[in-house]
Amino acid sequence: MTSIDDTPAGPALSSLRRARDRFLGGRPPGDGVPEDLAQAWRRARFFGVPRDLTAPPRVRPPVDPPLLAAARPALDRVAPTLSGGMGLVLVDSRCRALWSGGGRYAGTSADVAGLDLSEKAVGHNSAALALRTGRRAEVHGPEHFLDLWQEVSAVSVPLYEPAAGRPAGAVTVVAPLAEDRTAHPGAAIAEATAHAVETELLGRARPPERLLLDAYLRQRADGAAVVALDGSSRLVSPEAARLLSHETLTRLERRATALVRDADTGQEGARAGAPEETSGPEGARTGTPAENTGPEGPRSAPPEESAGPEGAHTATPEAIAAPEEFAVPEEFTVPDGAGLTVRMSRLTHGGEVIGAVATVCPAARRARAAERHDHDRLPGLVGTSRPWRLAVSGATELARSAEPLLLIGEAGVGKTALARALLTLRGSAAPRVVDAAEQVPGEVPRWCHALAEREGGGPPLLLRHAERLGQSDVAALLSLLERRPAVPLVATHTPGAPTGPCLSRLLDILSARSVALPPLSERVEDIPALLTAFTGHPSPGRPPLTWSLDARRALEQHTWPGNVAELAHVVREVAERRRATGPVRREELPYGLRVPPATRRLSGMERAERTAILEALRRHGDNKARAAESLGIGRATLYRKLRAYGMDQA
Ligand SMILES: Nc1ncnc2c1ncn2[C@@H]1O[C@H](COP(=O)(O)OP(=O)(O)OP(=O)(O)O)[C@@H](O)[C@H]1O
Repeated sequence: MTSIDDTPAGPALSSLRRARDRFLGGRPPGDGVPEDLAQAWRRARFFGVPRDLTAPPRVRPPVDPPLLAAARPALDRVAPTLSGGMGLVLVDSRCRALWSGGGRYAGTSADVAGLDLSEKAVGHNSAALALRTGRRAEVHGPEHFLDLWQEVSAVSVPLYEPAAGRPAGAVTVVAPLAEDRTAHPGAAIAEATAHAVETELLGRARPPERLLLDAYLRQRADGAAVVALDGSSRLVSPEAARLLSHETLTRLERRATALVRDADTGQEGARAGAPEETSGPEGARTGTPAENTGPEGPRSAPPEESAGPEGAHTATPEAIAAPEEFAVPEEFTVPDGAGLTVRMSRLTHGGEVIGAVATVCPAARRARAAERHDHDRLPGLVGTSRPWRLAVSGATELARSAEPLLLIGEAGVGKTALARALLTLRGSAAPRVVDAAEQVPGEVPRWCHALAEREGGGPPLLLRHAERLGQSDVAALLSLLERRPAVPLVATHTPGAPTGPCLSRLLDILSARSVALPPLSERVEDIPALLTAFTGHPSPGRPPLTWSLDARRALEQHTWPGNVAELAHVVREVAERRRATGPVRREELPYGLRVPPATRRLSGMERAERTAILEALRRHGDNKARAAESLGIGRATLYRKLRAYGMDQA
């Protein structure tokens, strides 16, 4: 949850209504619309959300979600106290509705369970926004994309898992729309409910055995043949027992033991051998603990069929030192198993590996998965998280035709890198790269002119930082697109700055072929692979960098305002500075990264102050005197504040 007190300021509802009508009528929404909102509408259009949905689409609801069990007491307590038609809704981290109660604006739980409230399904809404930004979010009437929600205001507060600090879902209070667009009347209720739910989640943080059982049951609910193991317990579904030999099960168990043990110690343990070729009829299995506590068997190189990305399964030294890479499931063939494969994923809790879950897939499914995987991979790019794969596959699909493409995202998310990779994949000549931020007079119009004159052939144009284009540049691009709508142009755009009418028009034209890239904070599971990519080529004479579990955890907890570019910078800085050997320790990270998250609840003001201090320390290379000076406070005050926020130990 969050306690940011940002009363929505913005255009009047009547002008937003007109802007929305213009936008839905195919025209630019106009000047007064905040860029974030215009972007959200464009994304909804890009996702093909029909504005006139009568209800959000339904997806399969999770079976007995632990979040709902934890939230239920608080929700049941709060819902009957709501007045003025207000309603309460709970969504999970994928924005699936789990529960609803209260007034007419919420509907009943039976109606809403499984409704998909993600942006892709229903466009802009407060729950999706809160989950995306990790902060309290309000969305009022016409800001919604759907006609359905034009008369409601909603405020959502994200919920965080107590141990891992990841988003677990969001609590939303829905109310009738107030024409004067004041702060949402349910904001305090949403905050208080979220606080109660998080407290309950903390109280329920369960022992690893329970988590293993939950993971097993979840997979079984999806109909999989599944084995869950943690080195001392083994849960085998009847389907898996039919398909796998005793020997295969034992080898899977060894692997799980190795994952838990290596992650526990954070040591540079060699990888355990992947399950090896086994065959023979598969007898019934029981859930006995395996004979697996002895030393590891001989460690073999992983099988060629490993489907891990970025060479994660080749036995390079840094790969060996990074068990976190197994966020990507390992995949093994079961020889003589009629083409069966086993996919094994680590089960983590609070950043710790507590076991592994293996599912058995038929060969055909595996082939499809491999095909999909290829589609998601691009030369030189790392990432297998769902948000990254979705963005990459969307962009790859669009890049099949040599028409303009717009890549949108925060600074440093990898827009330029993706643009280059897509052009390579397309077989284009190396692009002309023009950076609007460099503001070289006449450069953009010159290239536009060259492209307009050239029918086919020649290099494409990679235009970076479209948000920095001057008026004459935009005019040149608009006229180019008018003359050659299918011109080979890839542009990158970082939303945030106000956009004038001309640029808005350009972005509107390109928005039909645009893809939004996720910030790094939404794909922290890619950090281990990115670390490997960035440290894979150390300077001559130096061993490759490896990272202790504690350091990796600190990196995963950071908010990464500068995204992948910031991560690359941190890796470079650590590599240049360090004299020590062995895995990089948390204490070697820049100050802003190594401080643990706040241990007590901070007010909005305190949180802002803490962030400002961290940012100042980061900017000044951890030099406290310079950081204090840049903040306009004395050194003693800075030390006092560091103590007050529990940051003095870092
Ligand atoms: N998925 C990725 N795999 C490997 N490296 C990446 C990935 N994404 C980004 N990078 C690296 O991170 C750095 C920043 O990426 P890039 O310049 O593409 O970001 P950007 O979104 O275009 O940034 P900006 O908005 O500041 O122009 C580059 O060094 C790039 O090679």
